[in-house]
Amino acid sequence: MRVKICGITQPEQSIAIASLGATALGFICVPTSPRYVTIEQIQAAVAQLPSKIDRIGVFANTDITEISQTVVKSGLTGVQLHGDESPEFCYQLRQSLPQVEIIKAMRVRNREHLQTAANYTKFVDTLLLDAYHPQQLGGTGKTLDWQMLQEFSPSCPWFLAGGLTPDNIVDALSQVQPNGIDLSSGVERSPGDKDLDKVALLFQRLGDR
Ligand SMILES: O=C(O)c1ccccc1N[C@@H]1O[C@H](COP(=O)(O)O)[C@@H](O)[C@H]1O
Repeated sequence: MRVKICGITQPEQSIAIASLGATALGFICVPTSPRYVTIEQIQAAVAQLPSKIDRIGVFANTDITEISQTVVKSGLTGVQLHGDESPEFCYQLRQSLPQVEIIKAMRVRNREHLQTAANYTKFVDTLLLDAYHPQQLGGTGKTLDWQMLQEFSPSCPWFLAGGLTPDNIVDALSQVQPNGIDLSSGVERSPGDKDLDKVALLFQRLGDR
């Protein structure tokens, strides 16, 4: 299973988290986030990473030119769209960045909203389900109703996100079977400062999954 640890700000933590077993690291390119990193910070954080580790930039309602420039300058391998981007926007982004993984995050409000995920599957590589929060875009620590996701079976791979921690991950994965998981605040000491003990505990609890 893919395991993405998001909201990395420090190069040493980037290497350590990859060594512990993460398959992808996420970098927040949303200026209003306390986990925001500049292109220079991303360059420093990915410089020593093994090439097999995916480097995902998280954007929200950013224009295609800015996303493309950030991807090229930072050496990102994927883009996570965490705002209100339309399927048409995802299609246009794919034309600009054909080699880059496009992940569309859905901040799921309810069962009906979940059904709109189907509108994206033709235009993205991967979906990501996060919990809805009225004031914040992401990194909220809020969990989804996992039971509501039991029937979720899109025609593309998907990540489960939203308030996952080493303490609830086994329970979450006993209810849903995503292709990957994404954690941020659940493995932190404070926004952007990851707790390596919590990351190690996460991989211990995941075992051979
Ligand atoms: O982490 C942020 O600050 C952030 C800001 C803007 C958009 C997305 C953000 N993070 C994403 O939020 C989810 C869930 O985070 P958490 O585990 O509940 O803390 C994750 O996909 C992050 O990529």
